[in-house]
Amino acid sequence: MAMVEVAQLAKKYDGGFEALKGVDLSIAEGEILALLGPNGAGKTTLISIICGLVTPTGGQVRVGGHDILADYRSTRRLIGLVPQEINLEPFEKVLNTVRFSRGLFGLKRDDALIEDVLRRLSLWDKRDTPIRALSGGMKRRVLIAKALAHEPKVLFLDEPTAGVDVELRRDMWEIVAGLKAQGTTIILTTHYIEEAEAIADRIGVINRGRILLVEDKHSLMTRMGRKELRVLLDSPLETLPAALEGRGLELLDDGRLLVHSYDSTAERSGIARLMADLAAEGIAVRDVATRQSSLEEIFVSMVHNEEDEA
Ligand SMILES: Nc1ncnc2c1ncn2[C@@H]1O[C@H](COP(=O)(O)OP(=O)(O)OP(=O)(O)O)[C@@H](O)[C@H]1O
Repeated sequence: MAMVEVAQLAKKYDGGFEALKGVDLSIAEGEILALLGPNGAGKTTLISIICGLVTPTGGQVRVGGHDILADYRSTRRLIGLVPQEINLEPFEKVLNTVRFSRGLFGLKRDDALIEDVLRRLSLWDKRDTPIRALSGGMKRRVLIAKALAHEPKVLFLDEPTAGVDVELRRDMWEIVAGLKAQGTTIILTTHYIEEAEAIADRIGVINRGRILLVEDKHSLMTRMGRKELRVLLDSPLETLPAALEGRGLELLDDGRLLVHSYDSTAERSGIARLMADLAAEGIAVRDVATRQSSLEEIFVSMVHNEEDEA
């Protein structure tokens, strides 16, 4: 079942700026979707609309099968939001902060549940610490704990690891994986492609208010990802021998490096033929290596292509 369904969603801000221009998106129960996009692409606007913080100017959103405008209360209860900004009460203690969040949804106090949430986020030992005495990373954990206090089915994380150190980023990824294992549907926005690569099931790319694609992470990487065979030659070539021309080979590094790009999903990579031809031409090879383009390269080229077209 689709947990979140977004259809033709549009947002024009008061000044006339169109932040979303007809976004369609369907997110299955229990999946992790990473939304990638440059600054100003519309990621926060999209999340804010689904969470009921910003009113759309067109289209429809359903969460758990309910319309977010007609059925605001019941959909809002299904959603947890971890905002980009740290917006915590500095003098409040951790435990009270998280308990209070549950109360906001009109739910009965549940100490066992709050304890479980705090333990999962390694915050239990800090339960009596006032927020202002926590490190930035711990504050981010409190934001997640707050978002989980009313047992949401869908969790939105708006740039959860912006500006946090590598260690905490990895902790965060583990926390997200743990939530997924418990069946939570997760949508996160990120600027860190490595993050999407590490934890997402599907990747969505958004730019200038439009979704450019949504695709399974692995299939995206194999489909868009070119592979290269890099052949280091014993002695440099001035030009390509005639026998090797016309198949897109590149000669780099003053003729020392021969680069053969191929589609890793194609039946024939052309590698065997290339090696045979090199041998036949008497060209000695010192070393070979392959490299796969990363999600980052795919993303950058996709956004650039779009800008060129515009
Ligand atoms: N309240 C507002 N009024 C007018 N324009 C707005 C408002 N909020 C956002 N915008 C504009 O809408 C566009 C999309 O903003 P949004 O915050 O959704 O982008 P984003 O993808 O989350 O960016 P970032 O990665 O920088 O957080 C931006 O150009 C922004 O300036």
